[in-house]
Amino acid sequence: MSDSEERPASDEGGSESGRGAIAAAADDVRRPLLSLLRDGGRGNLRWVGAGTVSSVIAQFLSNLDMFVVGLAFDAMFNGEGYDLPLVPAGWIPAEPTGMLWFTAALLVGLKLVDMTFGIVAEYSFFLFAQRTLHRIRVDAFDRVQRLDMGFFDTQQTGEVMSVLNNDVNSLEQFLEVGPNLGVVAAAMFASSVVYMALLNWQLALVSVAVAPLLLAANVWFGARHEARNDDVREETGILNALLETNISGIQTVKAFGGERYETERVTDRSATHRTASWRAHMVGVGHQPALRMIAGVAFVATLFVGTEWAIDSRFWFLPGTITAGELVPFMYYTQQLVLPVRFLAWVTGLYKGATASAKRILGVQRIEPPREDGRTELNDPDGRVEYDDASFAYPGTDERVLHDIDLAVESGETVGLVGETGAGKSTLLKLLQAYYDPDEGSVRVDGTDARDITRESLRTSIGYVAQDPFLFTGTIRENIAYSVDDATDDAVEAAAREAGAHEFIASLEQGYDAEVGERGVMLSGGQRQRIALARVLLADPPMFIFDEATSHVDNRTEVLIQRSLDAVTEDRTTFVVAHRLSTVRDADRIVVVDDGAIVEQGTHDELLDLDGKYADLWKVQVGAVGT
Ligand SMILES: Nc1ncnc2c1ncn2[C@@H]1O[C@H](COP(=O)(O)OP(=O)(O)OP(=O)(O)O)[C@@H](O)[C@H]1O
Repeated sequence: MSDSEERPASDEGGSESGRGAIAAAADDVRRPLLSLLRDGGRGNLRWVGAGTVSSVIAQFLSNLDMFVVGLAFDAMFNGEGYDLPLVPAGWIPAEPTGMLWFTAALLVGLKLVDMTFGIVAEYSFFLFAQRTLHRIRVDAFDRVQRLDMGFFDTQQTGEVMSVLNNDVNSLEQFLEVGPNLGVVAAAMFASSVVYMALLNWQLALVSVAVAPLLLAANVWFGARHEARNDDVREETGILNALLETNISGIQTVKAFGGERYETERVTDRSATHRTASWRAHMVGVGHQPALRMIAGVAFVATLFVGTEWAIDSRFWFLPGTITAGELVPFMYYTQQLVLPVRFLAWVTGLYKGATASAKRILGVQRIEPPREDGRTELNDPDGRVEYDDASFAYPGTDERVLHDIDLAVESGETVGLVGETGAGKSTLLKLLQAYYDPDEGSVRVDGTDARDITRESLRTSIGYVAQDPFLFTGTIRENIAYSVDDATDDAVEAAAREAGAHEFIASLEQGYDAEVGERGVMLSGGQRQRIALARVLLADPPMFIFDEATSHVDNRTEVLIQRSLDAVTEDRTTFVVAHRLSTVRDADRIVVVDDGAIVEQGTHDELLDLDGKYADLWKVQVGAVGT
């Protein structure tokens, strides 16, 4: 294939646009993060309280050391009084060496207490984060699982996965760091200001004058960084979607010799991503130095004013004096003002990401709530099925794919459904399993409308095998025993024999304990179908749906499977969809579906005699006529 040739564009922006749809469902929530945390954090908010109090105490204690050092210096070198709040005067030695020992012991004591509160703060915030996340993750997953099939028709599963995975992770990043760091930043800033004011409030005003500048610079850089980061995120989404579609479609890429073309596409996209990242990084490069520069100016100003003041015992209009012991901690606290602002920038970034993620998680919770479940339990039904004038169009479409379906199936009957591709056979059976409700008319099981039956009891009453069945990661045994607790090995093997699967399973090195899928044995389409068949046979439901369930199996094996299935399905209502007409030839009744309507029904012989649609299909298959 030439590189210039047109190829259909992959859904490059798919994930982004899907996220938009999910986020749109929570558009009216004003504070999504708060709303999510209020619900998810129920019962654990006290840990935020404990964490906040501990963190504030830890920061005030941590910053107290320079305050004490300043007082000690003045007492030891300048002969000033060594008065410490809350410490009885009698405890403090009068001579310098004693003061030094006392100060050292006091600082060690302070650090120990500070450390203890720091640990309590970390523990409390972490506990809150993990418990809350656990609840949010499980809750979001549970809601997604319960959504109607209509939701999964319109949303790509990748998009839902992205919410459950990426968005929950971004929430985790924020929760693990954000609240604690936010409190640390605020307490660090407040304690520096308080200690400076206690030392000399006038000079404190000089140092703190820089704070609005620091904040303004932070906001300016933050806003520019955010805008450019948005570009990076968008580019990352596009690049990931491209990589994902290419790798999952690798066989098609190779079949068309498209490797070079795909690499070129990824190269272009990756270059755009690199440019966006570079632009975002360049803002970041200036951010920290700018903050340090502003703090540096404040540092020099404080040094200048303070030192002049100490030398002249007055500065400009400021009366009184300042000692070296006061000035040194001052310089330290002035430097300390930068750190909280940097922390704040970090927390703000995480907060913004988490807010967008919270919106999408709430979106998943709110989008298209599932239809109300029925209330009638279906207990071991006889299996009478009636379609009564049922018509149906898929949600979000206008086109009816089923029209006025009337069909009455007796208990124990085996019905073959045939018809051209897209005729509506699978859709007809989806109504029976209540994945969708008919727009008009009804589907009844044992006389009860499928809408009124609890979905769980309805679906567990029907053993369903699809054309391309899904096997879970795990062993073959686990897959066969999926819906049966405590299935014995003998029962698993018996089901596998009935499904014609035992022979090939036994030939595997690890037999029933062989792992399926990426980490284990690779199975052919027919082998997967037989395992899926064994899975429903073991579940032993009162009704069956086989939707092209043996289409990948060779003719000889199908005949063998058919024989054992005949015995199993003899007394159970069974629907068999098949393109290979020999599969349904012996059915009690064959129903021919064409363009969403039932056009013929009867036994194989009756339909051949009718010489209509079925007879045409049959002739084509036995080679009596060309297509
Ligand atoms: N989820 C969906 N959303 C919208 N339309 C759908 C959906 N699934 C199927 N259809 C449409 O409904 C019609 C009937 O599809 P259905 O799968 O029931 O046909 P079928 O007879 O089982 O075909 P096949 O033999 O190829 O499996 C088709 O036109 C199909 O495009």
